[in-house]
Formats: sequence, C-alpha cells, structure tokens
Amino acid sequence: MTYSELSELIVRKQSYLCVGLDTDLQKLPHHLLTEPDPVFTFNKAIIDATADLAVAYKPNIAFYEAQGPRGWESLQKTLDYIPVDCFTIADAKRGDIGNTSGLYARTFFNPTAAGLNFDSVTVAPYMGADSVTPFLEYAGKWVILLALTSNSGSADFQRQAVGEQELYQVVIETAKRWAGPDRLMFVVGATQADELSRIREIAPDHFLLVPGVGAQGGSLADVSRHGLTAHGGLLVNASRSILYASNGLDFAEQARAEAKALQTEMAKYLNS
Ligand SMILES: O=c1ccn([C@@H]2O[C@H](COP(=O)(O)O)[C@@H](O)[C@H]2O)c(=O)[nH]1
Repeated sequence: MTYSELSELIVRKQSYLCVGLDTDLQKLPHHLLTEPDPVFTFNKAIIDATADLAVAYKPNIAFYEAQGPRGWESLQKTLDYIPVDCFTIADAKRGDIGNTSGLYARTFFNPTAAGLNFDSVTVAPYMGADSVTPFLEYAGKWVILLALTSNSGSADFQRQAVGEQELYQVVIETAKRWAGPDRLMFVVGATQADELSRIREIAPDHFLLVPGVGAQGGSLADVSRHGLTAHGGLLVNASRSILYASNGLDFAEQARAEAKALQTEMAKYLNS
C-alpha cells in the first residue's frame, strides 16, 4: 500500500485505527478452545467485527511464535484473511547484521520463499543502517522503526541526551536519510504524547505508529492533537482493550463496540 493509498483509506473510513492482534490462548473465550485453530477462529471473528472501522491490523509476532509451528500457521491464515484494503503490520521488532536482517525481511515480505506477505515490519534501530536497509530492498514494503516507545524503560536509552538532542531524536533524524515518508514510519508510544510536537518538527510527513491507548492509558485526544497531519499521518493501535473487551459469547460484539468508540472519536479529530 502506498502513502497516498493509506491517506485516502484514512479519509474514506474516517479512521486511523490499527487493531492489534495480540491473540493470547490464555485469554480466549472458553467456548473457542475446542475449535481446531482457536487463535484463527478468534482473529477471524475480530476482523469480521472491526474491518469497516480499522485501516490496519498488527499481529504481534511474539503471540504466534510462542505457539510454535501451529502459531505460524494461525498467523499465515490470519494474514490471508485480513481484507486487502487494510494495511498489515508484522510487529516483530527485528534487526541484526545485514545478512541476518535480509532473512528477517524475507520472512515477512516474500511469500514466494515460504515467507509471509505483510505490508510492513517493525524494526529496532539500535544496530544502525546496515541492519535496517535490507528491509528497504523490497519495493512497496515499509519499515516501522522504533523511536520513542510506550514503556517506562524508554527512558533508559531513548531519552538520554546526545549532544543537543535525545537519542530517539537522533534515531529519527538519521533514519530519515535511509528512506522517505513513503517507505518509513516511526513508532511513538501514546504515553509519550508530550513529545509529539517535537517529533512533528523533525518528521512532519512521516506516518507514526502509535501504540498505547486503551490498556496502557495513553490519550487518543492528545496523540491526535499533536500528531495528526494533513495526510492523516497516524496509525493508532489498540490491542487488549479491543480483543478482550469480553471473554464471553459476545466477545466480537464487545470488541466492535470498543473499536467503534475509538473510530468515532477519530472521525471527530479528522474533521476538526
Ligand atoms: O512502544 C511500543 C511498541 C510496541 N508496542 C506493542 O503494541 C501493542 C500494544 O498493546 P495494548 O494491549 O494495546 O497495550 C503490543 O503488541 C505491544 O507489544 C507497544 O505497546 N509499545
């Protein structure tokens, strides 16, 4: 999906909601556990219930890898089920020396080599340019680079001063040389909304993937006020607050209600 297609999708759906598919077997409604593939059955119901409200889906790869080969199978089926008009994110937080990163890129971007066919993958910046650029060799695919994460540990390194800047700002400035806003996004936690104005000075046009509303308590209002651009520019993720709104027979209905509340609020910010 291109930058302009993503922007147009946001306008058409009046939404910049990304539904996080952090599907945890321990948290699934009991009645699904007798299904042959409970994870896929759950994801399918969540996607059916939210597809008109969401512009993106983000399976967090840890939840699938932890199930071994069955988890990879559930992931593949889930990815195949996501509607073609939605942006897909492999939240894998990969990055290694160049030849290894090349294999990670093939895993998520190359279905002809037994890989998956995601639109994007999250990548850690710590190992530098040669760990990130192999992901950029796939035309039309996106890198979403961790910049300022939502967790409290983000202060340990990302907020450290490097000259006049903080380390996360150096990450953004440096990575802008590797790819433009049409191929590169940054992760900024919703819990870091105070920094968004500064981030928009450094990266006015890049999309930001913003996890941390819902279970982590980030404010959609603050994120939208400081992060929205003329092109949308935001993908705001919620996982647990949508997926586990109920663990009863009505789980999909309640997931939709949570997603609908976020989308309704987003429509208001898009038009204000
Ligand atoms: O800074 C970050 C980067 C990634 N995440 C991921 O997003 C979701 C958030 O889930 P919630 O249940 O909505 O809290 C999850 O997959 C994280 O690994 C993040 O939270 N913060």
